[in-house]
Formats: sequence, structure tokens, C-alpha cells
Amino acid sequence: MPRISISIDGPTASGKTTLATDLAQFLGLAFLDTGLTFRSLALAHFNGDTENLHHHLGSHLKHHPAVYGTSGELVQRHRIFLHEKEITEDIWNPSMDDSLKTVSRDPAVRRSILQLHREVVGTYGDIVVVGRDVAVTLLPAATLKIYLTASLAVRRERRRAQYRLRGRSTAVGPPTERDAENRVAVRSLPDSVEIDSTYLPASAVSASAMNRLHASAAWRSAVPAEGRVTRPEERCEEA
Ligand SMILES: Nc1ncnc2c1ncn2[C@@H]1O[C@H](COP(=O)(O)OP(=O)(O)OP(=O)(O)O)[C@@H](O)[C@H]1O
Ligand SMILES: Nc1ccn([C@H]2C[C@H](O)[C@@H](COP(=O)(O)O)O2)c(=O)n1
Repeated sequence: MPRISISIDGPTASGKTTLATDLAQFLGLAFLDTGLTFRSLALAHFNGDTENLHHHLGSHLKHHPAVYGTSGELVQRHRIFLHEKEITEDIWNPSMDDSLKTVSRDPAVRRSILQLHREVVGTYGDIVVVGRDVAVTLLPAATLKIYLTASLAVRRERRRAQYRLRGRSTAVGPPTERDAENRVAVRSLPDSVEIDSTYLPASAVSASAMNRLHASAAWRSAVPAEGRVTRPEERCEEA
């Protein structure tokens, strides 16, 4: 059984989730959004637990990734439970941005979250993971490591349009210091690619990622020729 893992890092609203969903659907993989774990702890912090975020980790925070079958069907939804209560929809409160900063800047919390994500990756194996430091910390041996960018103006406009529909909001700022350092680190890794999605529709971003995946040495050694799926453009011609 080949092991395929793809990391996607990049700043807010660069299109990571959109690309990850597409790749996971197309390749029949699991999809883990690590930002949701940070948002879950930010919810706990926002609700008054400002001292001991660690007691929510361990067995109390359960993060189930989305899972897609080989025909692209959704087998399992992305869901998060905190102390047995489902909080998947509760983690999008726009007032939580300060709590998000507190959580994501705490090195001890980051280490514990990383441990949780390692367990998820260990369970699911073939997976696409999105976040801010995934290639460097969680998937250094990923088959393909993507750094996805877009201009600040475009990211803001995408998020505005997205949240106008869903009634949510989150601040979109310039790349943080962590984003900038991570970008340099990802680019230095083998099997890494940077995609600037500013002027690309989502379908072109996915096609570009798929082409890079097919060209990578890690993919060719992981998946024998007869087991490789066709490229998106070949799929279109066949349809
Ligand atoms: N290439 C693209 N062109 C136009 N719109 C896009 C593109 N990629 C994503 N979008 C749209 O932009 C919005 C943000 O995308 P998405 O949620 O995938 O970003 P993200 O990087 O995962 O954000 P976050 O870091 O906050 O989780 C969505 O509404 C999505 O449909
Ligand atoms: N690997 C990660 C994932 C997320 N974060 C932080 C960055 C944001 O403040 C927050 C939510 O992430 P988003 O859903 O916007 O991608 O979590 C991080 O520091 N490291």
C-alpha cells in the first residue's frame, strides 16, 4: 500500500482548504486542517480557560479529519469534539481572534498540538494536511510539500466573499513573521513547490499541484505506474 502525504502551508485565505479538499477528493485521501485544532483551543480560552489549555489536549480533544474514498466520495466529515461535546461549528466565532493569537504563540501548546496531529497522521497515513508549519514540523517526509500564497488584497477579498455567505469572519493580515519564516523553510525542503494563486482560479491551482505531484520522484516511487490516477486535464478530456 503506497503512503501518500501532502502538506499545504500558507497564510490565511490563500486557498489551502480549497486545494486540500480537491486533492483529497481526487486522490482518495484523508484531509486534516490543523488550524481547526488551534481554533478549538482558542474557543476554550475565549470561554474563560486562560490558564491551563493543556488539560483539553490528551484524550479530551478529538480531531477527526475528513476522509474521501477512492471515487471521491466523502466517507467521514471533518469533526472536532472537546470533552465529548461537538464544537465543529462553534470554533468560528469572530471575537476569538485574540484567543487564537494567545494559543498559537504558546510553544508548549504548539508542542502538544503537534503530538495530537502526529497521532492523527499515524492513524490515517494517506493524508493531506494544511496549516502554517506542517511541512517543517509534522510531515517533513511528505510526498509533496506545497507553499500556497496569494496577495493580501486577493486574500482579503476571498475571505470577505466567503464570510458574506457564511456569516463568519476572521482577520486577514499581511503574512506574519511565522508565515515568512515558514515560507523560507518549506522552500528549502526537497519535493517542495510554491504556488502563487493570486491570478489562478482554484481549478488551475489544483491542476498545478497535481502536475507537481506526478512529476515528483517521491510520487513515482510510492505509486507504481499502473496505480497512478490520471491528471485532471486528462480526466476532463475523457468526460
Ligand atoms: N484560487 C482561488 N481563486 C479564487 N477563490 C479561491 C481560490 N482558492 C480559494 N478560493 C476561495 O477563497 C476563500 C478562502 O479559501 P480557503 O478557505 O481555502 O483558504 P485557507 O487558506 O484554507 O484559509 P484559512 O487559512 O483561514 O483556513 C474560499 O471562499 C475559497 O472558495
Ligand atoms: N499549523 C498551524 C495552523 C494554524 N495556526 C494558527 C494560525 C491562525 O491564527 C489559527 C487558525 O488557522 P487558520 O484556520 O486560519 O489556518 O491557527 C498555526 O499557528 N499553526
